[in-house]
Amino acid sequence: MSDTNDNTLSAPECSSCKDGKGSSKCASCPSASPEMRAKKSETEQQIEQRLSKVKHRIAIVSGKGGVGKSTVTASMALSLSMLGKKVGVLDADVSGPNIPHLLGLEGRKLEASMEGLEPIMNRNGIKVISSEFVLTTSDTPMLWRGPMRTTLVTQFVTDTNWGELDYLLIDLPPGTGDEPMSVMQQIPLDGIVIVSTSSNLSVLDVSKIINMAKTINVPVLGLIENMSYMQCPDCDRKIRLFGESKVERLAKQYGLRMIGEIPLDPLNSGVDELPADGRSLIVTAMKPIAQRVADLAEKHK
Ligand SMILES: Nc1ncnc2c1ncn2[C@@H]1O[C@H](COP(=O)(O)OP(=O)(O)OP(=O)(O)O)[C@@H](O)[C@H]1O
Repeated sequence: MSDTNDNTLSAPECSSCKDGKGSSKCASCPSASPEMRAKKSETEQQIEQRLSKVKHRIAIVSGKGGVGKSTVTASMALSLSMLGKKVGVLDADVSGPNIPHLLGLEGRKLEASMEGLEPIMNRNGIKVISSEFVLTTSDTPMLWRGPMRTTLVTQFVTDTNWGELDYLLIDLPPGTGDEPMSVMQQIPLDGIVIVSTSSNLSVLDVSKIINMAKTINVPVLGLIENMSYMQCPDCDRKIRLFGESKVERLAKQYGLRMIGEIPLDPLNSGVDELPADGRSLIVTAMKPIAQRVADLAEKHK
């Protein structure tokens, strides 16, 4: 990441952390002393224990909603599983849980065993936890305030029996609000992957995500541009929907990696399961991108 960019707003100083009087919950506060930061809260210890057999944890984030973050997460999970990896997906987008639809698990209900909450496995063997599994019907809204949603996601991590996984992909809510930031601070991540389209507004919000990640010391593995082009049905020409890639320009500006781009798939219905055999434009484009993300996660371990 470029060190020259210094337009990050730092968090306001927290006096109790600065004086060393904060509780162990303050360990991730930017104002905490080195000793405070070394202290681990009970929750953090539970998270570490639960994820001890998960080799890589990667969060998929976006500055804006609707840019394809869940589609990218689900297709990355499919691609990694096709590479023979053991994959789990934590759908941390509590108010807009789409992962069960994309991975063919609509209508399923969460069950618990002596080991904790049991993730539901899709037909590719991908283990999924989502708030959708606790809703009565898929059109029931999750009318919970932010802190309750964050607590639910934390519980999904502390209470789930993930078992051995090569990759846990975490689909975060969009933006730089309390929920994505809390999850990024609580779960020890290899890094985040940022998804954006090349629309001006979407790219604008990506800068905020990059600066947030920098502030809370979470590595950015790179950027993926979604719906970047359409393949002309009659020739090889790529029709770039938003003109020249602004996501690539932004990656260069911040000294970040452009991991890849995914075309707009006119056949993607959005409500149906992504084809489990991977035969779709989106999953085909995702395969080399998933391999790159896997390599990057290995490097950042
Ligand atoms: N490459 C693509 N080609 C065609 N349609 C796509 C593509 N990527 C995403 N979509 C469609 O765009 C819509 C938004 O995608 P998705 O739900 O994955 O976005 P999101 O960023 O996770 O949204 P939110 O943050 O609001 O949950 C969906 O209808 C999805 O099917």
